Amino acid sequence: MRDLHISFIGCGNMASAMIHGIIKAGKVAPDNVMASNRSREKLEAIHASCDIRTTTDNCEAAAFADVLFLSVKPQFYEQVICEIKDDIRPECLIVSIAPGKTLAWLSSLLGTDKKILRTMPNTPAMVGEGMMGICPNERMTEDDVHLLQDICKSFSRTQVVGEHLMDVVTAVSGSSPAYVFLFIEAMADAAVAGGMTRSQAYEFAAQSVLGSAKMVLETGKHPGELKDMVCSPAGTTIEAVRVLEDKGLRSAVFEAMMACLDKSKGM
Ligand SMILES: NC(=O)C1=CN([C@@H]2O[C@H](COP(=O)(O)OP(=O)(O)OC[C@H]3O[C@@H](n4cnc5c(N)ncnc54)[C@H](OP(=O)(O)O)[C@@H]3O)[C@@H](O)[C@H]2O)C=CC1
Ligand SMILES: O=C(O)[C@@H]1CCC=N1
Repeated sequence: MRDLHISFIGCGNMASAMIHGIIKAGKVAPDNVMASNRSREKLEAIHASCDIRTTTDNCEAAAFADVLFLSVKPQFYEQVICEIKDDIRPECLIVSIAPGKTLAWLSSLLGTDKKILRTMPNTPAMVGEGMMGICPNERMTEDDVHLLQDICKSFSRTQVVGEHLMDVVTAVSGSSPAYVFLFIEAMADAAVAGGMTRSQAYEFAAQSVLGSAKMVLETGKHPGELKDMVCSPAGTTIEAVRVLEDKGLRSAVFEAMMACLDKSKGM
């Protein structure tokens, strides 16, 4: 267990997923974690589940932190940074989780002397299966990056990427759980149409997505090869694949991700 103070400014979906992971993994004691939030309700919930410190004073959370996660929506970043910047400790590792906020933009507000990590997590962090792209500024040392990776390992895989790829990370992992949930929901709707109950349909659809994702990660085989292994000659699967190709599934995913990437760049 590390003797390190970790703060979160904004205690919504992403912060609460990360806090649960950190506490569950025993990375630091609950007393070493502080969350601040505009309203009290979410603070009461996180205090009840994780027993961490809470406050509605963002400056108190900033002053407490060796590692500071900025976990408000992007449109509140500037206001929050201006509010807390004089309370941030000089050696604090500041973690941005917002799309589109570049290291140059962050350090122009926080100060060029500050250690800043631009990241993009995703909500599967809630079940310890997140994927996170991370990009340190030049003030962060290798040890700082390893420390952050060790903390984030409690809820996510991490990979250091060049900043030019951070908007791609938003499209391929930050936002992509939403596309996958749509896909699962659509499969479940069809399964219900075929006679399954809702709960049965979600279990069959979601476990199939989970298992398929694991096959990609663990076999190292090309997704096309894995797809071919399911398609028997003159069988059932190739009929479904034919319809998906005809309806433009690949192109829809491609176009959706390019729209997501463009939006992230513009933020
Ligand atoms: N959700 C996702 O899938 C992902 C989100 N992100 C990024 O993570 C960040 C947080 O997103 P998410 O957790 O989904 O958003 P939420 O809306 O769930 O959480 C944001 C929290 O910030 C609080 N807040 C707003 N303004 C202030 C303020 N001035 N001071 C203190 N707290 C404030 C809100 O309080 P209140 O309760 O009063 O509304 C809310 O609880 C965003 O930048 C988002 O882009 C990144 C990757 C994935
Ligand atoms: O939709 C959004 O803007 C955020 C960033 C990635 C996921 N959710």
